Amino acid sequence: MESTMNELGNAASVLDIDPKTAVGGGVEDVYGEDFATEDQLITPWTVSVASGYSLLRDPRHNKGLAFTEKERDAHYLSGLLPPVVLSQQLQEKKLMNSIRQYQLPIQKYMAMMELEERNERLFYKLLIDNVEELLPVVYTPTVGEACQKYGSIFRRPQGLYISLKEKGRVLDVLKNWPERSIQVIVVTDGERILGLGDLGCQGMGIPVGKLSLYTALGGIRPSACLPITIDVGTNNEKLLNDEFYIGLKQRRATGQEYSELLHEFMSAVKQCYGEKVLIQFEDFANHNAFELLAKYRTSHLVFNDDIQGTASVVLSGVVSALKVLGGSLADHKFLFLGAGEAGTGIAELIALEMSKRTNTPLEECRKRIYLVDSKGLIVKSRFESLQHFKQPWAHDHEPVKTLLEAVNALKPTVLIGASGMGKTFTKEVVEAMSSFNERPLIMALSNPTSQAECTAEEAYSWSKGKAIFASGSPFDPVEYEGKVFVPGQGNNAYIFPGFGLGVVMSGAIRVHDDMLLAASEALAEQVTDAEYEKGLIYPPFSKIRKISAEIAAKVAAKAYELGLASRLPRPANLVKYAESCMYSPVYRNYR
Ligand SMILES: NC(=O)C1=CN([C@@H]2O[C@H](COP(=O)(O)OP(=O)(O)OC[C@H]3O[C@@H](n4cnc5c(N)ncnc54)[C@H](OP(=O)(O)O)[C@@H]3O)[C@@H](O)[C@H]2O)C=CC1
Ligand SMILES: CC(=O)C(=O)O
Ligand SMILES: [Mg+2]
Repeated sequence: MESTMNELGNAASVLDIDPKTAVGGGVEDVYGEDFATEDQLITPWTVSVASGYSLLRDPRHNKGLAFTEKERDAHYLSGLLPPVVLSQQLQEKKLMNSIRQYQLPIQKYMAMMELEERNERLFYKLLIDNVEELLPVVYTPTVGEACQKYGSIFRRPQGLYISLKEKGRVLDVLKNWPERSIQVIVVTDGERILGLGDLGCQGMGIPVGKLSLYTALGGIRPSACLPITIDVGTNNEKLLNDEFYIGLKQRRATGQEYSELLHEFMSAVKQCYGEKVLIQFEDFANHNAFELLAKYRTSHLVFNDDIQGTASVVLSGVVSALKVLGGSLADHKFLFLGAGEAGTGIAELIALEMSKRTNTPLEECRKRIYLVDSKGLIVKSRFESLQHFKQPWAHDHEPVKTLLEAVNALKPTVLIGASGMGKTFTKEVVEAMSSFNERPLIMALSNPTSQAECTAEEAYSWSKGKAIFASGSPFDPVEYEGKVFVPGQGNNAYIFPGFGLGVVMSGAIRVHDDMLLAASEALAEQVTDAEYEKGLIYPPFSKIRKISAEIAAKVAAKAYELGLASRLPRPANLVKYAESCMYSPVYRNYR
């Protein structure tokens, strides 16, 4: 210390300043921060005094102008805020007014992120009360643009970055996160961000967005949510050449290097947070996604949202649509564009449900389902060259090159797009679907909006109002020949928040396919007759908290039935229990 003071003294005398009263304003430089040369180490002290300033800067507890007079007195806030006291409702109204004034969705996104950093409860109050308006802002499609620009949007840590540089000390990195009671982790490696491809480290926007939905839609406490991005490099040339890129500037690690980091991560999570933290894999490329799920599903509580969550939501939409289409699941023929995580995941769950309903072997049920990938229809003659997850779908059929030819050859009743490739459901494809179906079910699931296989407007006008349509990203209602058509949103956001709540509240130790079927059934049951009449196959997102409680209850019930639940005794009324577990963003009163 003495030598530091001497050095300081020397530095000060060189500058001809009294070290005791130095730095414009006469504040003593106790910690040597101002006089230290650039290469001297300093300690980042933060001084704690009896002032409410830090309370105002703490997003978890800050209430801004809603602090009451009594709270302002008790917590040293007097003078730090203007005199007015606003209710949370008025704060909400004011913020919604200001968010609505932004023209660009990305500006609204940034305003929401700033709010979350400033006042967490108000952020969630806005999101819950205005879910249909704000979901497209914090989630798809805007979150896609946010990821593309994440480098310049990054302000403060919203989650953990675990890069190859941390190999060997991942546990220490996890310990840097300020919360200990973690219940849900959403993790990505950024290689398949929506339908936008490899965005490397900038994929962080996805776990952040997904977890904000875990809280807003599923009621998981924000402090129990941990977004993580694993950075193993990127193969995106644009990012590699961008001087402002925030991630590792190297090509993606693969093979042993990749799996060792992932394994260290999976082990460290268990060590740090215990067995019962739900790890949701999100937006990994399919060559890793299937393998990771298969490897860890028997040892960890894992769930792949793109494979399993999507499957559950789409099966639910198809089952709902049967009310309009008629027939049973097994009476329909399914054609997919896209045979990756989403495509084959959905296909497998539909086949499983069909098999259970009809008591028919799974292999037989798979024969009602066809998939087209970038090389054409998946058929037997391609078997040897197919990735393992496509092989169960290699049916006896002559090779078919294009989607249109496949539609004409197979005459499916249901067409599902999960290709990540926009504009692939052409006018000819939709017209063909409508020529042999009274009511074709068309789902354009790819995100964000730019990657949707077709728009709602195209689906309704090209089918002359016959199509039942749902899309991954939202579309506005469409007026066609004097009738208003309301498109549904077939997005896993309906499922994962309630699913996660069910897993957490029952203390489930593993995810079982029957729990996905239970979630799917719970969602389908929430569509009312009035909604069916409007052509909807999903209930509106405005009811999502109630829907999530129903999903959670069914998922938990299944976990108890399968002997996978560890929270005992089982609550008698699981819906009520789910509701009682849900986080509410209403302000708390401070003593
Ligand atoms: N609505 C929702 O809730 C969800 C939507 N999605 C969306 O689905 C899309 C795909 O995701 P995912 O399955 O994980 O991605 P994958 O990369 O695993 O799969 C994409 C599939 O699409 C195929 N494909 C790509 N281009 C074409 C083309 N021009 N014609 C025919 N097939 C094509 C690929 O073929 P090949 O195998 O030959 O390369 C591959 O089989 C993304 O846009 C994603 O946003 C995903 C999850 C949930
Ligand atoms: C919705 C989603 O998970 C996706 O598009 O990847
Ligand atoms: Mg995803």
